[in-house]
Amino acid sequence: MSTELILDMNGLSKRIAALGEERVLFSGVTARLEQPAVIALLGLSGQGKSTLLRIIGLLDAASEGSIRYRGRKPEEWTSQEWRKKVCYVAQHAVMLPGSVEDNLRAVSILHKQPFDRALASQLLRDCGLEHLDLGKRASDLSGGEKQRVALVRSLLLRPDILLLDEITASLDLHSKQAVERLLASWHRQEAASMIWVTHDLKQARQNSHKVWFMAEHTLLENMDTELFFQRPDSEAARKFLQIP
Ligand SMILES: Nc1ncnc2c1ncn2[C@@H]1O[C@H](COP(=O)(O)OP(=O)(O)OP(=O)(O)O)[C@@H](O)[C@H]1O
Repeated sequence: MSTELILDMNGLSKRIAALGEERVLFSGVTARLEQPAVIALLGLSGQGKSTLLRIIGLLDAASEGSIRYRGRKPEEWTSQEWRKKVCYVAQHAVMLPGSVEDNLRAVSILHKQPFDRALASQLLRDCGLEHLDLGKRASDLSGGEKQRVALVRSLLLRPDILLLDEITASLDLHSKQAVERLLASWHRQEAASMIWVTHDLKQARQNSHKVWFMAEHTLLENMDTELFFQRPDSEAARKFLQIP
């Protein structure tokens, strides 16, 4: 399969203020994303995985370093264009006022593209929300329903890169598997790439081609998924995977 470089990160760092002092959350994060690929972004809590995703999605700013999507820096895009193509899906989905359908339509309105109702219904069915009434108030949905509606809302944009931040964290097993199947077929059909933060190692192993592992305040490992799970390079990764 031919691949194409779509995202290029060079020397990204993030400094944060903690207890009145500045500290480095991570630095020297350099990696490239070839399309189409699914990356599992792994690491212990607090390593900055969500922050890195948010930087890639232009929802947070790096302290240093550069990032390019299709060879162009953020300044060479409007942020709306970038966010349409490189789309962040949060763990705690934010619903807009109004119905489920209003929420799904919102992206079409924002990006001035027709609303594909048939696709929206299909995607909702595929992620286990076949029972959901599109007229239901979005604020009345459960956490897991909101997560999936937010995912569908992002898929309707047909982004090149999906930044998935623990999006199955509040789902039961059945719904989680439905979402995994949906994303696998979406990846195949749309050639969409994904950077997927998860604490579910089985999910990461089954659904990704590569692992980016964050530890020691940087992107410590970047390798094929099976190799990472069998023979990671670093002591930190062996400890993380509980490999003796
Ligand atoms: N702008 C900021 N200012 C202050 N602290 C921040 C900022 N951004 C992130 N942090 C802190 O940095 C740490 C890492 O956050 P982040 O959510 O990115 O880590 P994570 O690896 O995704 O963790 P988890 O796996 O628990 O979700 C957290 O303690 C968070 O509060």
